[in-house]
Amino acid sequence: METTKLREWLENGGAEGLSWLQLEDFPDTGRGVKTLRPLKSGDIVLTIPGSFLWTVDAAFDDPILGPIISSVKPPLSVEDTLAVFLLFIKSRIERYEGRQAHVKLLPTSYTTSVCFTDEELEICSGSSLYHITKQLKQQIRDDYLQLLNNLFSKHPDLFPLEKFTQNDYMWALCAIWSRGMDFQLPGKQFRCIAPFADMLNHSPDVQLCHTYNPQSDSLQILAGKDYTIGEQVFINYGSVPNNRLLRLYGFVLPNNPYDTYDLVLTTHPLAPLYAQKVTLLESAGLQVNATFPLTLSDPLPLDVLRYLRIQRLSSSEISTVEAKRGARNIVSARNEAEILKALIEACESLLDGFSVPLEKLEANIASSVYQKSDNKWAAAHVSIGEQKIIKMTLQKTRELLALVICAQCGKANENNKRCGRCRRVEFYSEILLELFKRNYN
Ligand SMILES: C[S@@+](CC[C@H](N)C(=O)[O-])C[C@H]1O[C@@H](n2cnc3c(N)ncnc32)[C@H](O)[C@@H]1O
Repeated sequence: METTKLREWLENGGAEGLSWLQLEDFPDTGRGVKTLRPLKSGDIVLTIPGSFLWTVDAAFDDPILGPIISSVKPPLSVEDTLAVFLLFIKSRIERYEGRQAHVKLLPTSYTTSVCFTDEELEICSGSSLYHITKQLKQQIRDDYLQLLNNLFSKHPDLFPLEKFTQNDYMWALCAIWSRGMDFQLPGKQFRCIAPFADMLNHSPDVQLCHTYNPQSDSLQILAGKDYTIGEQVFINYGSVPNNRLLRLYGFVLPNNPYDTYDLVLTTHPLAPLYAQKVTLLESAGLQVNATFPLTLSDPLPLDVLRYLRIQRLSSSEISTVEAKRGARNIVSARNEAEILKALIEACESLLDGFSVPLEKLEANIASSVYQKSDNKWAAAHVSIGEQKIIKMTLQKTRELLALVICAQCGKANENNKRCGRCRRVEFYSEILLELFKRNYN
């Protein structure tokens, strides 16, 4: 019923491609779109004219809502404008039939991490998702209160409070996070939700295939691969790690190759030689408060080592670091041993911070303690992804440390061959030396 209304509204306004597409429930992804004709990669599958998109401009152009939201001080954020727009249309009794048909087709509940119970979220305690979700929940409470004070309570006729509760606001945010598309055009950047195109699920196996065409002011979906009749059509939401997938979209992909752990490094302003170190960091292209994505393919990025080398320079070493090269190579064995030991300690403490260790999570998944597709299962996959990366970082750091300290007496070694202190042990095997060259040149 609502699907027919939505189709008619879109087709009457110039949308193309809908007659070959059908909404259907699929076992792994839930509701999605299937094609009723074969498609070749690159074919135009769907065209939605710009006037149908949910955008900030459309909200401001609305004759009833526009004048009210444009007078709010401080101005609403993009997300809040879209959230208010969605809830406003949802609450209307008359007019807006087309947009209302779309809103009625939106999911009534979400599985994004802010919707998790404390018990579900606890499964991934220690992960970056856990901390961000806790912050987000607080942010949602704060932002809702601000909307209540600055907008909803001032216009109760337009925003009846029973339809603009904190839960309604969270529902709207989840709709925007999980269905919004971002486009960057010359001189213009915008976020939109595109009716019907927002029914397309994600597959990492198709090319990026959603675009906005500024000439025709329309959103287009192209086929990201060849399809046969009856297949589900996908778009690609991007190279998104599981912690982000669960936060924004409410699902995870097991063994996601894009998983990351964001390592945050900072230096205290009271640290010795702080000003000189900040200058060196900046000339090395690094910020003093920096986030480094650790990934499965690069668990120990060179920039992490560069940052730490500069952070731990002694007063006699600081003049030896060339600003331009920015500590690309070892500064001294002492410095190197110190940064690697610090990183090992940091990784060990990060791993200790996960409430459920990797092995236990894997066992719980294997024995179906966490059922596929429930929130605990998804949280477990996020935690597993992050813990695997940190373990790889730890392993790699330990291997590097073995190259700079003497296995016999533990002293940092300057000549790579024989320990300067005990003079007895030749401790670099050929394999380690090879690894050393690969990582340090
Ligand atoms: C843009 S909407 C797609 C349509 C959505 N399935 C619906 O019924 O409205 C994005 C949402 O679809 C679901 N989804 C998309 N791709 C998925 C996938 N590969 N696996 C599981 N769920 C997926 C998630 O719930 C996500 O938040």
